[in-house]
Amino acid sequence: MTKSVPHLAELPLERPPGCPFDPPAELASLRDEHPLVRLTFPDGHEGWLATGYSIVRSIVADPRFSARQELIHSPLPGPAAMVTPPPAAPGMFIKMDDPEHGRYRKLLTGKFTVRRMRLLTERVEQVVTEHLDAMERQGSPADLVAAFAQPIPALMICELLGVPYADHEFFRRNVAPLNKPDAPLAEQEEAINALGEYLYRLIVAKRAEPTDDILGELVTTELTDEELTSIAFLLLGAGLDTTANMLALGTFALLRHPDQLRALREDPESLEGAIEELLRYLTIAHTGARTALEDVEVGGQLIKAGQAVALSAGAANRDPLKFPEPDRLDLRRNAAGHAAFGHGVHQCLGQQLARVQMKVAFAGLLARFPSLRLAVPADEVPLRTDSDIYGVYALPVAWD
Ligand code: HEM
Repeated sequence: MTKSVPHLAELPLERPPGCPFDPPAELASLRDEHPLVRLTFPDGHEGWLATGYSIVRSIVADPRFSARQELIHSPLPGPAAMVTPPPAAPGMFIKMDDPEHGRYRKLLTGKFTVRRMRLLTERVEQVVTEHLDAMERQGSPADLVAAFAQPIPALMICELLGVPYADHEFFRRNVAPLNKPDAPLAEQEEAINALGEYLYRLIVAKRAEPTDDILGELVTTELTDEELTSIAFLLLGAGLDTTANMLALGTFALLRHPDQLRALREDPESLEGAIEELLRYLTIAHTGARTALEDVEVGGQLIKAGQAVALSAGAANRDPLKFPEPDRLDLRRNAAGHAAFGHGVHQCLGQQLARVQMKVAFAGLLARFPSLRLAVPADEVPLRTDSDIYGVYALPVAWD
């Protein structure tokens, strides 16, 4: 039954030169021949790497695989594998299995529904307009990350949760090392402690005086201060860096595909579908992991109890068995079913929030600056190759 498959000594992370939007070429060639291969993890653990769309999806949908923090071996190099949740907190529900995970998720699902997020549209429009106004006032050229992509999702998640936006520099500084697998462990721990303490104090204050926001609503539930600190930590961390990178990397991709951009400008109604295709094509949360709780046969291979599987969502979203001509950005294709928000019980809780923000932000940006272009050669755009959320650190843009 188990046929012999390649064994990688490390996870390929290097993207093809000159193709900042493509996953590492080695992943693509592996996927087409061997969608599940052996992989030695940076901590020496002998596990697996899944790159095929249907295998990645089946593993994350299978309760015989665990997302539990203490079982996970990180496929990414550096200390990120060892990062623990805030002190005294019970851990984050993204790293828990059901039924424990489901208990937290149930308390939050109603706060992130399509309906609730659509109600936010007007406020997102206001925030986007203010940032476009400021960008225009400051004049061309500008860094789209600092002026637009980064602050808009930060402001929105702060308002939703009820976290003072005035402190956003503090969050940004402390969330940054947590997404960088290579950041020194001491720096990561310091950031976790600082954020944990800050959020714990905020929760205690909200309990004394409840506010009209998500954390303010949650203090009235059965959740303890420690549980709420963990939830706030996860939501803030997930809300700050993800949509921001989709906005910046998405704009970069559009500017590098002028025909696609032109067609999108001519048909603004196609924006919703275009965003799904950008999510698929760019897959900024590129690699996750799960651990087998028992022996499981997958794709003709036996994954043994205790073995971890690295999951390349980036490779899965370029699987030709699911998406014809997968390496082509085609804003008109039906990209539904992509794995950019994950799949199964941990599928992204914030996806509707992210979609509303992307829709309003891309629409506003394209309408405001019809002549938007890169202000530097494409190969000078600094890429987030050292982060587990891919994107760009800056995007210098110009307009007339
Ligand atoms: C374009 C932007 C985003 C992308 C690409 C993204 C991607 C993902 C992915 C791939 C997962 C699944 C992780 C796994 O299975 O291990 C996930 C989970 C999650 N995301 Fe997002 N995300 C985005 C925006 C957001 C935002 C704005 C929030 C803010 C609320 C958020 C909150 C969460 C939470 C709480 C989970 C854990 C869900 C659970 O474990 O049940 N995400 N996200």
